[in-house]
Amino acid sequence: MTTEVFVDGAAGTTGLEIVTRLEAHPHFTPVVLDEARRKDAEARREALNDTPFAVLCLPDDAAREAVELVDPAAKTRIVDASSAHRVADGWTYGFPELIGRERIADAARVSNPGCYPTGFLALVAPLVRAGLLPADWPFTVNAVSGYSGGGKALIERFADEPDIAFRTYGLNLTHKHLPEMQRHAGLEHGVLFAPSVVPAYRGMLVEVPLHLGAMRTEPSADALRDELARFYADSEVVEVMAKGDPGELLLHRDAAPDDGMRLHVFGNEGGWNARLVALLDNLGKGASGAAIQNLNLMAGFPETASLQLR
Ligand SMILES: NC(=O)C1=CN([C@@H]2O[C@H](COP(=O)(O)OP(=O)(O)OC[C@H]3O[C@@H](n4cnc5c(N)ncnc54)[C@H](OP(=O)(O)O)[C@@H]3O)[C@@H](O)[C@H]2O)C=CC1
Ligand SMILES: CC(=O)N[C@@H](CCC(=O)OP(=O)(O)O)C(=O)O
Repeated sequence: MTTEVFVDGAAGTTGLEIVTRLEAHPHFTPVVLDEARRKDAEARREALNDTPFAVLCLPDDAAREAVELVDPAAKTRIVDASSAHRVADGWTYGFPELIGRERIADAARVSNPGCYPTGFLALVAPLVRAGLLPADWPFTVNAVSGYSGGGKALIERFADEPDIAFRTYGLNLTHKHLPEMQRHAGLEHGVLFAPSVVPAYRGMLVEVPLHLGAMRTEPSADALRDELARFYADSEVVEVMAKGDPGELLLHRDAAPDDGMRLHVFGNEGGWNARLVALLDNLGKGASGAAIQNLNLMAGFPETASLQLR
């Protein structure tokens, strides 16, 4: 017998990828509403209350509405892929490597991390915790995403405007991911976030450039890499790459789905500068893969069951 998971928003970009992973899962079965009923509040209420697990792959307002549709007496456990509950009381932040697998296993409400914050937090949170990076440092995050990161609307736009070669945005310096990055990295100040999009469907590069020599902690790039390697030693999902200069890091236009994440630390000769870089799939560890990893932990299944790891 398998365990049912209601996928609310299954026709969307993240929802479709979650359904694919659940269909291939040995212990879960996806429950999906047909086209005529997928936005019908009563049909959704029924599914949300009658299945042991639900994943919300919806815009923030619809995700909040879905939570309200759940009867407080119902036993449904929820993973929310939206940004509605990432710094909300009563929700567990669904980043098992940072928060602890036991806390996810015990949680009734899990908020999946955002795609960009997944890269940023993977790099910075363990190093702040270890005291190697100061919590009051003014961090900058430069990031590049595939256009599926903007869901159906951005996918359509990149299809309609094939001449777009690069798009930077967030130019008003307010982005929905800022509170999440600050809170879960334990920072005293908000980060300066510069996101952008390239004409690749999926994939993401998140970079944190650092002036190590200007920090009172004066960490070396090697010390940062060693700490990350120690921190993720037991992870099958996050890999810390060995010291070395690959010359370049690439995103590919037609990359295959990937639920893993690779972390790099590059440092210059004098030790003053470092570039921390996370490579991930916005639809993998950045969304759908993370949702499956959390569901696995919540249901007591092997953490990486049905994940697409290279
Ligand atoms: N794309 C990504 O890389 C990532 C996305 N996320 C998050 O996942 C969530 C979904 O994003 P994404 O899949 O990209 O977005 P999409 O726009 O591709 O999909 C959203 C889906 O939700 C449906 N929907 C909207 N309102 C309702 C409603 N009231 N009831 C039922 N269904 C509804 C939409 O319907 P319709 O098809 O009719 O528009 C659509 O199918 C967002 O909150 C986003 O922040 C998180 C991490 C990464
Ligand atoms: C390229 C692009 O538009 N990306 C989205 C972030 C992805 C998203 O909407 O989802 P999460 O917040 O759940 O990660 C944005 O910048 O708003």
